[in-house]
Amino acid sequence: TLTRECQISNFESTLDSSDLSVVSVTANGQPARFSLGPKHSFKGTPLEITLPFDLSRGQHVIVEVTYETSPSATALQWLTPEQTAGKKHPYLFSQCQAHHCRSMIPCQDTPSIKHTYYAQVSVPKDLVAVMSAVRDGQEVDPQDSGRIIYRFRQTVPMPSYLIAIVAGALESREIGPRTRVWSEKEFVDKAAFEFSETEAMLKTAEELAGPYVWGQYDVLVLPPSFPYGGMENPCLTFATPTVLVIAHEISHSWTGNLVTNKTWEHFWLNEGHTVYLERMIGRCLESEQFRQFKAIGGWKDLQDSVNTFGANNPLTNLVPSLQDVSPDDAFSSVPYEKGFALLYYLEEQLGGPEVFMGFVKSYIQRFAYSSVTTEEWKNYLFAYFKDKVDILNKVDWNAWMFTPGMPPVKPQYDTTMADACNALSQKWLQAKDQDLNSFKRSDVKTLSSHQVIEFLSLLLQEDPLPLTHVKKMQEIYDLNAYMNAEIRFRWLRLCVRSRWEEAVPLALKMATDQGRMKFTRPLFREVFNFEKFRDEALRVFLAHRAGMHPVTSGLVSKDLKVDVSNAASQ
Ligand SMILES: CC/C=C\C/C=C\C[C@@H](O)/C=C/C=C/C=C\[C@@H](O)CCCC(=O)O
Ligand SMILES: [Zn+2]
Repeated sequence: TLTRECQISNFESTLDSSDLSVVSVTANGQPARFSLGPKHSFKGTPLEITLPFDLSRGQHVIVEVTYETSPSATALQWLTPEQTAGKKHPYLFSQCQAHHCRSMIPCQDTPSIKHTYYAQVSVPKDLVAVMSAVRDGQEVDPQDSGRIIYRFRQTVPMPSYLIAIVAGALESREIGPRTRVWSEKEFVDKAAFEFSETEAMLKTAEELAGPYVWGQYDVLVLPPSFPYGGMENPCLTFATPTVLVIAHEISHSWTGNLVTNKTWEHFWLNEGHTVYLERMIGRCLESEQFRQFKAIGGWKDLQDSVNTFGANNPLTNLVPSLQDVSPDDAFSSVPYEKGFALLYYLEEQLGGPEVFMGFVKSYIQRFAYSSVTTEEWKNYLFAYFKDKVDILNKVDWNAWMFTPGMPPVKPQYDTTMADACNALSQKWLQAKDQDLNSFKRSDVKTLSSHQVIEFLSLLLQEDPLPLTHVKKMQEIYDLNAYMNAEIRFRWLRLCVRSRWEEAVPLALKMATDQGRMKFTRPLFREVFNFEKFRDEALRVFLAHRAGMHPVTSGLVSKDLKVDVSNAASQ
């Protein structure tokens, strides 16, 4: 049972729901009539509640809904003990963005509405529950001494997509004055080491963007089936084991969580500003050259998404129409990297990083605790730069925001850190078979892991390398031995594209050992496009589907054109 306090302007109220079994509804303790409307393909079912009394303007009502979630709730993945590191206890985690909260809680599931929350979660005593809120104590469940109740308080208004819950055999370590890392005990020390820079990043972000208002900043490392690299749940960032840096999630504490896109069509406001802030943190903690290098990589990720969707696909607009499109189907690097490219372009036009960061900080202060549209953002930009309106009027806003494909302007980024990657990739692209002995192990050993990623990304933008070349690359560089997920993912894609049969099982293993969609979807697609192994890609997917996250399995099904009628037989 979850109790929510909400404002209702009439004696009827409609909440979003998806696959919920509603048992009863009360209003101020009195039974209320309710009905479930027609089911939409991805929006779920409206829960219509009629209050048993008339309301006066401004009156508050406590509505209590008693319900059960479905085993197939799209927000939730229920892991068996065998699917965990410890193998002894089950594990539950949620992922609500964009519109899945309604499968966990009946609510106004839109980023345009913000609320606080208080929750009490009862779990078996071997498990620990955590939520996207500040922990507010625990006690033995008075109704069952084999269970513990954990309490949580979120006092900062936030949208429904940021409600998050995990229950599992969790442990934690303190790594800073406001930070603990949480995970199964098998990973907790590694996580504490990997995220040891969190406080330094938080302080840098505060200097750039203003005070951190959420109190605690904990990090939870999830099992590998979590579908995203990270999720910016307030007070408790979720991260997959494949993520090493959380500057992006930290930045969301301001852009996304404090200033929120009003609808998912304005998602670039969340992600473009977050990538901008993330790279400003990189600039402060590393260098301006590092920021420029990351921007070069981001441009390639954008090109990759535009290629995947097609350059005329309206979903590659910075501000797309999502009428009848599920946000999960629309998701790509576009809002992240076209959004960043626009902000960087404006930075260049308007006076450089310090000047433009001044605008971003002011935008955050102006719109904190609210939800915004692109038009509101643009109006504020024009107001802030009122002395530079002539420059802003020269920006091709229509091309940037409402036209598919790559942006109208390609920023000229500093190539100092990328030069070595460009040179090495060109050498491989131009090499004839007789040149292959000129490559040496030191070619990559002298590159940072960021540069190896960039080197492989450059090769992935070109026609496939001859099979002789990738085999030689493995012989000299031994890229099969790299466990950095960003490197391994690009390397295995490159091998499969060059039709190296031995890489197929490695690619499918990576696609199923972890479930981050950024890796799993392209790896499955790559093998599926290798005609000889199409059936193998399907076979492996079908064999693993039941244990995958529901959103991941749904999207891979679409990618591999698996008949949905098969889905029922999993
Ligand atoms: C243009 C509108 C597109 C999408 C609307 C919003 C949300 C899409 C939904 O599918 C959820 C996205 C959740 C993302 C969570 C974290 C990401 O920042 C991770 C990025 C990918 C990765 O690194 O794994
Ligand atoms: Zn993000």
